[in-house]
Amino acid sequence: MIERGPLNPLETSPDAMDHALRPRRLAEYLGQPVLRDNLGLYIEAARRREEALDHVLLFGPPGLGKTTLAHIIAHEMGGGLKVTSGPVLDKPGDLAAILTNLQPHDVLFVDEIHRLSPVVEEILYPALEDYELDIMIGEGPAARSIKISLPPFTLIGATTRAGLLTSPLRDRFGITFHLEFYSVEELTQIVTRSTKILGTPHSHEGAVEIARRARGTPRIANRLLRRVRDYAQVRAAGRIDQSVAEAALQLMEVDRHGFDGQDRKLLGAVIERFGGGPVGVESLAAAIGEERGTIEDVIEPFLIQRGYLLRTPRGRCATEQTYLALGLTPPARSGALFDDQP
Ligand SMILES: Nc1ncnc2c1ncn2[C@@H]1O[C@H](COP(=O)(O)OP(=O)(O)OP(=O)(O)O)[C@@H](O)[C@H]1O
Ligand SMILES: [Mg+2]
Repeated sequence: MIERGPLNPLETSPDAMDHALRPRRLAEYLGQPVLRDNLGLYIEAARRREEALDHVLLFGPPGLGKTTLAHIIAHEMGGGLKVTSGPVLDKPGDLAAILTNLQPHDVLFVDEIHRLSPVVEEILYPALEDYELDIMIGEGPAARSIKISLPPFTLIGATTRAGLLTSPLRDRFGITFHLEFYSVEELTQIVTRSTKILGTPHSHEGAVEIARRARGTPRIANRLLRRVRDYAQVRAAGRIDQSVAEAALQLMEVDRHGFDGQDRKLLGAVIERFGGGPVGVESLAAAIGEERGTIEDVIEPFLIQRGYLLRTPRGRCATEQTYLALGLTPPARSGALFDDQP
């Protein structure tokens, strides 16, 4: 079960504020410089040729801006956006209905595209390659296949890990981007942009404090900002400066490293129950009562990227940093523990 905490990037509150904070143009999309440069170029080229943008595959952990990018692409290409997801599209007829209703240059966004059923995926192949739909009408000896041509459209698929996709599907995307965790500087820009939209006075240091604890994730940064804003309004003079941000975040139990309850639980288990590792992901999942997928997709990518967890062929290991971050003394370096460290 996924814990509902302030840092959980899976928790989406579809309120008006989320909507207000979501960038609409590529120029407002902060961070991801390589992605932005390339995507800007591809969009410009497609626009000049008056073609639909090639199909785009986005992968990366939750809350890094995949859905936001789909909105931006549709907006920049001047097309409409249809949003659906892999698990929802379980019947071929559902997909056929969506595809035949698209207008030229529309964008179809399929979240969790790795969860499409094989029959639905089959229908998608010719649609992606030739803008054509092959469907069977009727049953038994009277059954016949008909071809329907589709308008030129762009499919945007989003998934947490590229490895989950079948290779025929992956091969049909002309553009693939891997979203990275954001740096503190980038998140500071995002927080600053959001405070302006919300009309909240703040100091630069206040924004940095929020950015530093946002687990490299814009969705978390915006969520923390809203809670810090509440705190500032009720317990301070309404302005977010560093001490207000610190006090508010402390109250929310978001620590200096941006760890939330799940992070602390996982790292604590690696150290206390498995002697610092290596421990297989299945054993770890059982120990902390979490699904393996949640560990792999939501919890550990950030910890691995920031060096708090190592993924080795023998399992997950704590690092010296992990001990220090949890206020523990790292074992002597001569032990086997740090053998796998690069
Ligand atoms: N590059 C960015 N610049 C500014 N704000 C951003 C950026 N990326 C994301 N955000 C903000 O973070 C929020 C979450 O982003 P989004 O919903 O696009 O994440 P996601 O990758 O689709 O997550 P999920 O995998 O959970 O669907 C958005 O509402 C937006 O306000
Ligand atoms: Mg999304």
